Amino acid sequence: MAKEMDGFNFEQRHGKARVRVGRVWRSKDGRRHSMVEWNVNISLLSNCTGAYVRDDNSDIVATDTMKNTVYVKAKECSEQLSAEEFAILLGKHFTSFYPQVFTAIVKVVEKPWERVSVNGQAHVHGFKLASEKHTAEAIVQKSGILQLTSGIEGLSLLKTTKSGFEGFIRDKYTALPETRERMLATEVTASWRYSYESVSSIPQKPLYFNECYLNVKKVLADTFFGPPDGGVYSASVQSTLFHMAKAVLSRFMDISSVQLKMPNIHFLPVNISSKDIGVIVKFNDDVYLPTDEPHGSIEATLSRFWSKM
Ligand SMILES: O=c1[nH]c(=O)c2[nH]c(=O)[nH]c2[nH]1
Repeated sequence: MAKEMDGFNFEQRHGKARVRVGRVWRSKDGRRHSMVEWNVNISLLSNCTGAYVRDDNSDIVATDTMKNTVYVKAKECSEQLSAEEFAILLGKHFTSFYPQVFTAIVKVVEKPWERVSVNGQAHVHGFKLASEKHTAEAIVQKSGILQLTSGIEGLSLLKTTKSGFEGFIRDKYTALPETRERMLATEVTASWRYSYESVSSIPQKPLYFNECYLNVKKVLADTFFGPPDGGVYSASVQSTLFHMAKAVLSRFMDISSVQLKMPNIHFLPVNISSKDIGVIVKFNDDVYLPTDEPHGSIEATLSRFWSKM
């Protein structure tokens, strides 16, 4: 909230960034363990302008206290919970415990530790790191109003065919040939807003948001690839992105909008020829030069009409 100060507009917030916490839960007999590793970012909107303009820190929640709160709350959670639930729990704490705090923005990034299988059997306490991360952000108001967003960071997807790009603008600077046969590779960053509008209206089913996360990830990947036996043709990254976003909104009625960022990560055709021998390597949709940069940058947000995102 902007405040008028000495004839200026003033906005401030403070918080603690990158608080890392690991939490292990043990079954009653102690044998089966579950675990999470979270990176928590807290930002509080509060009435503490005195600290900025009058050297008065009496309304400041110390960022060190915020950090400690993450560990205390993690300890107090006796059952495994989702990143979303932990973000909401922290947001509720900061907005209800401190009269000065009117909004808490809590972001949690979960490292993808997955239970390992040994000889086809789920291990009781062994985990390995996968690649894409689960993100959650809760914006909690003192009144209990909630904005809840979840996401995926770093979901790398690639298909070796059924992708093309034709019919785009051609001008004197255009060198790219049209094609109906190319590699399509991307690293999806997704975020989706849930329609729950208050902390009291979120589903109470244990680990509900973890289930949603896995389901959304599956719908995104399945739509990108198409059926296993033949895939689906992609006319552009833009078209595939739109189909992926639409599939999410059609399947999950408690999601009101979805944002997808899908860089077009290029695999360049390799052709080599020499003056003496002539053609050494002729590209036949087989040998590529993988690249990181530059990459196409394609992003869009799809929302229901009544969405508040
Ligand atoms: O799917 C694509 N979308 C683009 O906008 C674009 N631009 C480009 O050079 N190649 C591609 N591919």
